[in-house]
Amino acid sequence: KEKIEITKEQQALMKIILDAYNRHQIPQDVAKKLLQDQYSAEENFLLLTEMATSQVQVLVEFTKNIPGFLSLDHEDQIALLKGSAVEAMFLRSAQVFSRKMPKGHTEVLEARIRKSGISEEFMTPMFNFYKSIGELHMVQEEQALLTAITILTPDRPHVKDQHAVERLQESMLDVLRKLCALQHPQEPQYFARLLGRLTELRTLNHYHTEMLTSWRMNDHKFTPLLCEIWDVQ
Ligand SMILES: O=C(NC1CCCCC1)[C@H](C1CCCCC1)n1c(-c2ccc(CO)cc2)nc2ccccc21
Repeated sequence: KEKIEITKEQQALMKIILDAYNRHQIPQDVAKKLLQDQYSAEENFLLLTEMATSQVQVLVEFTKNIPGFLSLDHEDQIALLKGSAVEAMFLRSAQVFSRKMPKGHTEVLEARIRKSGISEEFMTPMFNFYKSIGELHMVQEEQALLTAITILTPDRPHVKDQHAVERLQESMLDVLRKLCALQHPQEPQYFARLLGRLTELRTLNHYHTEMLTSWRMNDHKFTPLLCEIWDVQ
């Protein structure tokens, strides 16, 4: 049984990523709002654009704390943020959805999301993803590292120096692999399952623009930041 050991610098890296991840939480709690009241499709759409706008700002702050990120080519930094913003939003949404809640609250939250204005055809892939994330029972460190790994995906559109991004992502993957082995010793395939979620996340990327434009309302308004990041309007 080979001894898995997280080195001192890997521990420092994990602490930086976790602190950044916790420091940059979403200000209001969208789940609490959704559990409180039933909103119209228009109000839900507005809530989504507000939450997503603040999440992008939070994502930028988190990303700036990823060691090495600010040393990347500046245009590549933008390409990585733009390329991962939707996936980071769904990853965060999944974490919000699968958070431990009082009995019956998750069912109410799911019902509210199902009636929020999103077209029916996207419900299955979206909730399948949320539930598969929930089944992993990730610890905070794993969630933070998985978000950093998603951002540091070398093959995003317009990334010039893919090797520089690969090197950063690899060091995150190595820490996550060791962490999974230590946190889930009975589940040797746990790390592979985690990475499998990133593949599922990419499929949600393709649905996203259509989910927005098919939201049951006319005249979908977006913030300037979302127009930049989401390729809409
Ligand atoms: O606000 C939200 N998500 C935010 C985003 C930023 C990071 C925190 C979560 C929205 C809700 C907005 C209001 C109508 C109900 C969905 N949401 C979605 C979601 C996100 C995007 C789309 C289309 O692209 C469809 C659904 N999944 C959720 C799972 C749990 C709790 C909220 C969730």
